[in-house]
Amino acid sequence: MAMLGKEVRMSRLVNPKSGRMMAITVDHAISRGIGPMTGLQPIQDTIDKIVAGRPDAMTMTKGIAEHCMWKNAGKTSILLKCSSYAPIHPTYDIAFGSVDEAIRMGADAVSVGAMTFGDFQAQQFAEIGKFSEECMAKGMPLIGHVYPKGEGVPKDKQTDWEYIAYCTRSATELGIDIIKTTYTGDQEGMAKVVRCTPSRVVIQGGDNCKTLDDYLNMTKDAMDCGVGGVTMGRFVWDYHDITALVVALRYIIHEGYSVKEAKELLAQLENDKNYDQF
Ligand SMILES: O=C(CO)COP(=O)(O)O
Repeated sequence: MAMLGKEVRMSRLVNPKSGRMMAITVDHAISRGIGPMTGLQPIQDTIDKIVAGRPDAMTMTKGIAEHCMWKNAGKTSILLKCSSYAPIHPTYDIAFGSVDEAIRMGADAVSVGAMTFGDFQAQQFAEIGKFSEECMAKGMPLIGHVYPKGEGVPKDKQTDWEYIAYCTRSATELGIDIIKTTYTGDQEGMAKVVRCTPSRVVIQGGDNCKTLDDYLNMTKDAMDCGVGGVTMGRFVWDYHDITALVVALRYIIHEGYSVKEAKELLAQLENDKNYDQF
């Protein structure tokens, strides 16, 4: 019976046409500080603009969900972020939410994080092991935000495929259903990551893309080499027309749009604001 619940929830997260998940995340303030996250300062307004672009799901903590999702109830799936690192401990995700809270809130997944190759990998993996046991028993998909950003990884190696593949593979071994990690920057490396990982791999937006073109190209390239979707944040809600960009990305991810087509759609939406047509 519990497994049916997981299947039902997963079916809401993964688009039946593309077989991919498009999620937008707004969980950054607690981990990175509120000052630099200007797009999240007006949190209700930002969430409303994201929802208007109709992503499959949104990642957020319980308190933000309780404050901001009443008016958006049922319009997008909630992925309840149940752990976070903090500006003062950037390599250690601590749990503060629970599977039962996610069930009570109508969430379609629980989401937890870990930084690998660091001083606190063991503690974070032990915590995730407990979440995965409970999620399995209660029919709740488990998402992991897993990055090779521990103390043991030099900054210039954080997108090497072996490090990324270790994140995705070990996350699968811990019982995670959907693993969000960094794009390697090349299709060959990312395809190797996907090949090592029986679970679904999705990419974050990250901070390697400086321009819109880079961002759309990265998204397209990732979809074309077997990545199973996205969970994107900063670039999207820092964009001057959040809803238009959510729609344009959705057309790359679910409708197979080229970057050129997506840019044309984006320009049209920025001009006429007729988001509901798409
Ligand atoms: O780091 C993240 C927070 O979960 C992921 O989102 P971005 O990298 O796209 O901001």
